[in-house]
Amino acid sequence: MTDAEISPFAKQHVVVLQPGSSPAGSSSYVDALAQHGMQPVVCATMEDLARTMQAGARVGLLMVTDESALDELEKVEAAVTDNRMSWVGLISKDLITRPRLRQFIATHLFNFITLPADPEHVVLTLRHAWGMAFMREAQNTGATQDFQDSALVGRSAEMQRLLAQVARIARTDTAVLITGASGTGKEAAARAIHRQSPRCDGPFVVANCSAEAPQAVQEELFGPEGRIASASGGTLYLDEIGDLPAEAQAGLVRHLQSWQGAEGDAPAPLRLIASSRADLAQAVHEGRFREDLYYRINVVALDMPLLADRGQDIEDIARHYFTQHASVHNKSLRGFSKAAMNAMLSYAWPGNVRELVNRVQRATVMAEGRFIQPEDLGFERETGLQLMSLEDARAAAESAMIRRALSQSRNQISRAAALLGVSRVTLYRLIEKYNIRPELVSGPRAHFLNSKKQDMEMHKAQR
Ligand SMILES: Nc1ncnc2c1ncn2[C@@H]1O[C@H](COP(=O)(O)OP(=O)(O)OP(=O)(O)O)[C@@H](O)[C@H]1O
Repeated sequence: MTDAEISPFAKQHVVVLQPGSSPAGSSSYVDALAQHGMQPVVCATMEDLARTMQAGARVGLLMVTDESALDELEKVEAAVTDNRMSWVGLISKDLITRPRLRQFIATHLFNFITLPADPEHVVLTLRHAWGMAFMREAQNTGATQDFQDSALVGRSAEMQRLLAQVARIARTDTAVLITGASGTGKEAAARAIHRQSPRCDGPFVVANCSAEAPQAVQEELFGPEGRIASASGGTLYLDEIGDLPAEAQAGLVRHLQSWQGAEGDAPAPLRLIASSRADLAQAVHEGRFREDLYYRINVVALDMPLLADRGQDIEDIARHYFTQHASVHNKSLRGFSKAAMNAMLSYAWPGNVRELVNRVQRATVMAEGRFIQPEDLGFERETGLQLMSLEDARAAAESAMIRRALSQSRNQISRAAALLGVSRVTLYRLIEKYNIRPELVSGPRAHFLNSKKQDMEMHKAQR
């Protein structure tokens, strides 16, 4: 983002607020700011302040010069919690020891200077505050743009590849199968495809295939007011299609056939996107899922990567949801502490993006200081440094590394074993020891099962 993209108003202007006193009291500092090329905007009331902030102001000078200002603190508190502003306090030396004021300073101010103050020092601090507001704005704007384009935030190579695939798929009208572990963003990807497709003005309808009673599924899907009827002109998202009861599988095949066999190449009434956590090829192999349906829905496949394998995305997604939730729940929050960010980066995220979103949301409600701490996110303080026996520490590290290698090699045992510097047989033994379930690691489970079978046979033959 360039300077020009921040409101020109914000660039030079400094809001000056002196609660409890007449605005004239701030005149000597107001003159000093003007002499240094800044444009002070003195706000006599909270309404003035709200209007000035609305116009794009990003930096404020808050003058607390006498007792009467302390009586106004509550009102000021309500007014200064806009996350986009950085405030510098000019505080009377006599008042600085007051606990209520100290708490206010710690929570809401970028910095403070005690009176009497050197005007040059004040100007320099305001320039720093402006720089900080600019950084925050640049960061938030970047994340928001990504969100508006696709609802999928993340700058990792995996996410960029996925976004390119989404854009390509959106231009076609083919069926799509999205696979991946729980909470990785399958539905978010389906919505992004819909939003970027020519059907974007039509409805996006979600149907959950894992309902208990087969009859209920039949009605919910195929009834006159069922999901298929209501998705007409738009996109139907079949969540967990692997759970679709046999009868409904047959019904869906009939619908797909009738659309594809329609006279005069009429376009299908809707686009179908299905998702599955389980490996559908395996379900076909075991006779639990119809092969003809599998081929009809799997025209294009998208595989969602695990969150733990995309460190950069953890940071982007966390900041993105922080911006959304903090502006509603806790406007004085400034961001994540370093310890909180480190805790997030070293966590395994079994619930993927959904878990991250939930933890950030909860932290913005729970946090009391200006920065989110590990415990606000539900992590122990100093994650990774908790005291445990060396044996447990070794086991935790080994198991985490094996998961990562399996995920990176997409469950190809020989590649994972090479990455870890162990033999394949040792790797199988460790997988069993730590009870690692390959379906919870991204990548086709079939790879794992096939190579395990082959390897075990070879191993037996060698003995
Ligand atoms: N890359 C992303 N950027 C921003 N938000 C994301 C991203 N991926 C997922 N989310 C959010 O995470 C939450 C879970 O995503 P979603 O429901 O799409 O996952 P899913 O794979 O369909 O989950 P499940 O398998 O449990 O149905 C949603 O709030 C979604 O908006």
